[in-house]
This record gives sequence, C-alpha cells and structure tokens, in this order.
Amino acid sequence: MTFVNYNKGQDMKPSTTRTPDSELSQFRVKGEIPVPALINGLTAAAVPLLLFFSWRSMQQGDSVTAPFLIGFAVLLAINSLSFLFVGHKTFHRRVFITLITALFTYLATQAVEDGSAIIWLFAYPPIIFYISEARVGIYACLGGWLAVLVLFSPIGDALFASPYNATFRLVMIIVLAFVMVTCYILDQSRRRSKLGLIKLAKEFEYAAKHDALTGLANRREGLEQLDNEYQRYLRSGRGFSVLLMDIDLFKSVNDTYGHQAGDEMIVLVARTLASQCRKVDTIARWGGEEFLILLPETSLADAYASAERIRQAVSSQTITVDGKVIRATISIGVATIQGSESIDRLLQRSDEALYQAKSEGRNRTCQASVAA
Ligand SMILES: Nc1nc2c(ncn2[C@@H]2O[C@H](COP(=O)(O)OP(=O)(O)OP(=O)(O)O)[C@@H](O)[C@H]2O)c(=O)[nH]1
Repeated sequence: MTFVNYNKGQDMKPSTTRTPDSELSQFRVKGEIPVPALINGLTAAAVPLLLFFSWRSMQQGDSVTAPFLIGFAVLLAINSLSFLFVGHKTFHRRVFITLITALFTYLATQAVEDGSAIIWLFAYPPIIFYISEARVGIYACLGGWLAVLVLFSPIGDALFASPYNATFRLVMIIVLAFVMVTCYILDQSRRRSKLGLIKLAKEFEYAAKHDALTGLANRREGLEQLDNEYQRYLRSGRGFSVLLMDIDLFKSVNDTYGHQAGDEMIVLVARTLASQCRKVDTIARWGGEEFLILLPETSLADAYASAERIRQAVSSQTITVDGKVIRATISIGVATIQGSESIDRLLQRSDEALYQAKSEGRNRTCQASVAA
C-alpha cells in the first residue's frame, strides 16, 4: 500500500488532515489482525459451539432452539465460505454483523440454555467495535443495551418468557454498560494509535522521497521516476526527455551574500520550475544547485522549447539580500531518450549538453548530441 502519490515532483507535503474513520480499515498496521481474518476465526469458533449447543438443547428436549442455532451456524459458515471464494470484504463484514446481532438477540429473547446464554452478549461489544466503524459500534452497542433494558422491563416480560431475576437484571445492565464503555475507550485508543502510526509513516515516506529545502523530489525519487518512465518507454515506445540544469555561478552567491541567500535562491528556482511544469513532469533536486526535470512523452524540440521557457522564467526572478537585488540564471542540457540507450547514457548526454551550455557562456540551453 502506498500512502502518498509521487507522480509530481512538486508541492508534495504529506496531508495533515485526519483520515476518515471509514478509510482507517484500508490501512494495515503491521501485527494488526485483518478484519476478514478475525471474522473467519470467530466463525470457525462459533460454528462448532452453535452446533454443540443445538445438540445439547435437543438432548434437553428443546426442539425449537436447535434449528435456529443450526441455521445461524450454517449462515455464518456460508458467509465465510462465500468470502473465501468471492472476496467481497464489505459484504462479508456486514453479513457477519447482522448475523451476530440476530444471534445475540435470539439468545437473549428466547432465554436459551435457561437464560444463561445471554451472558454471551458480553462478547458483542469488543467484536463489533473491532470490525466496524466506531460510529456503527456505538449505535450497535447503544441499541443492544437499550434492547436488554426493554427485555428486562415489564414490556419484555409481556413479550418473552424471560427467566431473569431482579438481581441478575440489574447486574447485567450495569456490567454490560461498563463493558461497552470500556470497549469504546479501548477502541478509540487503538484507532488513535493507528492514525498516529499512519501519519508517521506518511511523514517518513515523504522525507525519504523529498528534498527538505525545496520540497521537490530528491535525487533518489527522481531516479525512481526516471526508471518508471524508462520502463514505460521500453514497453510502449513513447519517448521522454530530461532537462538537467544548474544555477549559474552559484558559488559566488554563497561567497558574496552568504549561505542563507544561496538557499533562498535555490528555493526561488525550485518554485519557478514548479510553476513552469505540467503535473505529469517530475522535478527533482539533483544535487546542491542542480535540478533535473523529467518530461514524459516529450520530443526533443518540445523539450528544448520548455527548457527555454523555464530558463527565461528563472532569469526574470530575483531575490533581495540586504537591499541588493540578485538575479538567478540557469544553464540547461536537454536530452531525449533514443533507441536502446540506457538511462545512464541519457543522463550522460544531458550532462554533456549542460557542460556545453556552461562553457558557451551560461544562461542558455543546449541540446545533447545524438546517442552514439
Ligand atoms: N547555499 C547553498 N549552497 C549550496 C548547497 N548545495 C551546494 N551548494 C554550493 O553550491 C556551490 C556550487 O558551486 P560550483 O559547483 O562551483 O558551481 P557554480 O559556482 O554554480 O559555477 P557554475 O556551475 O560553473 O556556473 C558550492 O559552493 C556549494 O557549496 C545548498 O543546499 N545551499
């Protein structure tokens, strides 16, 4: 799973917005039990138990309960089996929630096992909070608790033959509320920890792929995108170009105005590059004052035109240091992938073109020679 999309080289700060609860389940934290696995595990445990209790109720002469328990066991098993074959997670989860809600309701209202089966209701809150969204868990638990309250009221007595005495009813209502609230708190804590881990992972991923000063893709990410584009080129034959550029006489900016002014100039150039490129282009900080732009599906002529546009845009920008206006200029080497040349060879040609631009007087664009 990828947390951040890196097609573009610019403006890629990790999102600080809260991940919606419904999306949280899409992220797996290492060691976390996946919801489908938990459901299938619970089903595997519940089916023999239900079959055992149905057998026992038959032994005790209760011929009504057994078919219900067998029915629940069969439906739970079908749900898990259909998931294993079809793999529809949401359907699997929703059917399981519906089935266990119906099962617990049946166990409570029908006073199965002389009423002791209602104790299984304590298993409901932790399961429901784990496998569903927090909101669903709250509604389900609140609904369940209110249903028990009604069941233990005169209304319940009128509707069902409940064997529960007053003390049991009181203890059950209090302990059930206690368990539900505890499960809610633990679940919230689990979700927040998970959100924290996801945020941390996004930040690590961002830092690993971006340059801290400019926010552009770093060299490693630039190479990764270059390799992706190269693989696409090998498959589809759709060519691409690279622009390798370097700020002119940058050392003298540092030496004359200080390192901070140099940094300011790097950021200014980076912003200008970002403003001049398409979303599909990758802009990477290649080295100190060197940048590489990857232009997918771009011919040499178009890449050259883009480079000239970028060069002119940069040369129109200035920074002011101690009241002095400093203009940045860049030199650019342009190369387009050719035949079966390697990425290294393409970069080498763009570097040679950059070198040529420098030696011809800087603030200019040169095209790379044709691959040998
Ligand atoms: N301020 C600042 N300076 C950097 C950074 N990374 C590299 N540099 C400096 O960039 C300068 C690069 O200078 P050179 O490679 O000699 O090239 P130049 O002065 O730009 O000259 P030409 O490339 O020939 O036009 C060096 O002085 C590095 O210390 C950075 O992140 N911030």
